Amino acid sequence: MSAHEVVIETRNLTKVYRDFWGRPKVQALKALDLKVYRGEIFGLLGPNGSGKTTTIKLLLGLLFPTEGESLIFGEPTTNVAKNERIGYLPEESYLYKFLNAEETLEFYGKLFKIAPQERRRRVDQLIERVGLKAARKRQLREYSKGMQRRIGLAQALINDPELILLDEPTSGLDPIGTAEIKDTIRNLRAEGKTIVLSGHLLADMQDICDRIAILHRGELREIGKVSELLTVQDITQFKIRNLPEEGKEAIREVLARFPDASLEAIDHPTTTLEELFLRIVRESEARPGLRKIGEEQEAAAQAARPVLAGVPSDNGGEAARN
Ligand SMILES: Nc1ncnc2c1ncn2[C@@H]1O[C@H](COP(=O)(O)OP(=O)(O)OP(=O)(O)O)[C@@H](O)[C@H]1O
Repeated sequence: MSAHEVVIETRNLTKVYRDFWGRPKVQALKALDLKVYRGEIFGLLGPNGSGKTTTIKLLLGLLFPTEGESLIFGEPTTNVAKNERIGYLPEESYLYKFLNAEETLEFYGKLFKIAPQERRRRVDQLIERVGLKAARKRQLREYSKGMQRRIGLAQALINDPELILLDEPTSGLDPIGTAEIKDTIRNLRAEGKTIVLSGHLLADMQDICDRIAILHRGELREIGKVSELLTVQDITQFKIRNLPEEGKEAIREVLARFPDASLEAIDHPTTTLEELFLRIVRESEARPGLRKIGEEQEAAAQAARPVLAGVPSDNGGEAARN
């Protein structure tokens, strides 16, 4: 198996949904040409209704194309035998509400004719992997949205697939659940699997995808490596620790020698809200109780105190610290 082995290929893939009388109603996908390679995480991005789910369903052979073709493992997608090597998490999982997690995975394991001993091993491993150990005996009707997403993912992995198609895998998940699912997806890539996922949460897609395709109204508008697509080529950024004021002045003097160069900003890097949120929640889980105020925040609170002096607070002046 070569790293550049093509796992998915679509050529001029087109889908027109028709109405009850067979008249064209919606052109959901227009002449899509793309290739997905073994071992990559490939993201299908686009606003609502841009054709992501339609593409995934065409790849699975659940829909027939109006024009063009798609191949998976070199076979036409209409050949259902290839589905044994594919895992699929639909946008909404239709699982049996009266089965618990264990029974659900057992059921799907039997559908794939996995031998009993191996089946039990996979069920245990997957329940652990998606973080449902404590809820393994609870019926799915009691599951929250996020838990349903997790069991859906476990079900998609029961046949140990080489290619995994995930339609909005993080929808309904909180930031912790999202981070866990993203880790699971990265681990699957490390095991050599190919993953195609759809979504419109840009920060999540940016985090995990190696390459993305952006669809809009059924048309491919952009495709490429995330790292390349997000690099702003005409901006050069320096990150310098402990630069004194004179240093900044010296940089400005050097820049003055290049009339075409304009200084856009001298500032401090930012983190994302997601990173901040995850760090705070994880720190709080590791050290339950009152969050210890950081030194800088303490200093900021001290500095703010004269301004707050005279403002009555209902806890004896502690308000500024919390
Ligand atoms: N069965 C259907 N019959 C008619 N039109 C459909 C059908 N399924 C999807 N469409 C239309 O095809 C277009 C693409 O839909 P699709 O579900 O592929 O988009 P999507 O990118 O997955 O959207 P979302 O982000 O909302 O899940 C939309 O205009 C949608 O209304």
